Amino acid sequence: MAKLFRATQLDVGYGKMQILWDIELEVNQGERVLVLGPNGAGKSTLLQSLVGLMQIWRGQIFYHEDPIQNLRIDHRIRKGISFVSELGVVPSLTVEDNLRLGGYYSSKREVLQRMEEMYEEFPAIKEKRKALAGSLSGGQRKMLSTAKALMSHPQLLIMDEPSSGLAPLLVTEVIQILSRFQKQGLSFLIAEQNVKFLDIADKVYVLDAGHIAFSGTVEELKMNDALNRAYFGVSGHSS
Ligand SMILES: Nc1ncnc2c1ncn2[C@@H]1O[C@H](COP(=O)(O)OP(=O)(O)OP(=O)(O)O)[C@@H](O)[C@H]1O
Repeated sequence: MAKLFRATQLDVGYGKMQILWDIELEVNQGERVLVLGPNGAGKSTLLQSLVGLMQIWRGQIFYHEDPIQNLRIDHRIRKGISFVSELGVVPSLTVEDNLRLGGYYSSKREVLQRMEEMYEEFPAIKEKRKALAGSLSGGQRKMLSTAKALMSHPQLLIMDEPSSGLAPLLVTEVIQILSRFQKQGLSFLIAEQNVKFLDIADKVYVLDAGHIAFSGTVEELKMNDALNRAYFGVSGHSS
């Protein structure tokens, strides 16, 4: 499988406090990768450093084996990698205008066509297309931020806790929607504490107190106690 995205030897922290140690992570084309870990394990810190929202202390990040210098200003990479963020939703704009902002298109027809595709996948926002994004419920806003991130036809979608604040039924719906996009070739990197996402993972990393405590398939994870240690046990790492 071709390598799409890779991070190696990542150390990250806030001020003088180190949060992530020697992270090795890889997403291949078409793969669904899950970073699983309890509260405070460092999932958000990891994703933010991967998408350039946080400075890394050490290590390197690659996209198609090219080192990423600055993902936020490199349009070629920005088009290929989308980070789902509710902060990216502009409350004072309509749902429709928010979606429009998510794409990079050469024609108006193309934008409208992609928007229709999004409405089909996310019916909850279709009925709100003319409403201001600020008037949406938490779940609807989550759907909008996901749809907006998908507008640019990314190769890799990076999501931080898609299940947070969602009712269990909506979590199932999000998982089904993501599975449909994966069938069209989209890769995912999802950070979650909800083990339900194991249902759609091809590869899992367990993040335990800033260290990758496990990497492998879901089947391999079942034979390993890394998840139990991360969620219920005392971490074996000294920090
Ligand atoms: N802005 C910040 N300044 C200092 N420390 C921070 C900051 N943000 C997070 N931390 C610390 O970094 C550690 C990892 O936090 P992070 O939010 O990355 O974990 P998480 O796995 O995403 O947790 P959760 O599932 O609760 O969102 C925590 O100890 C947290 O207190």
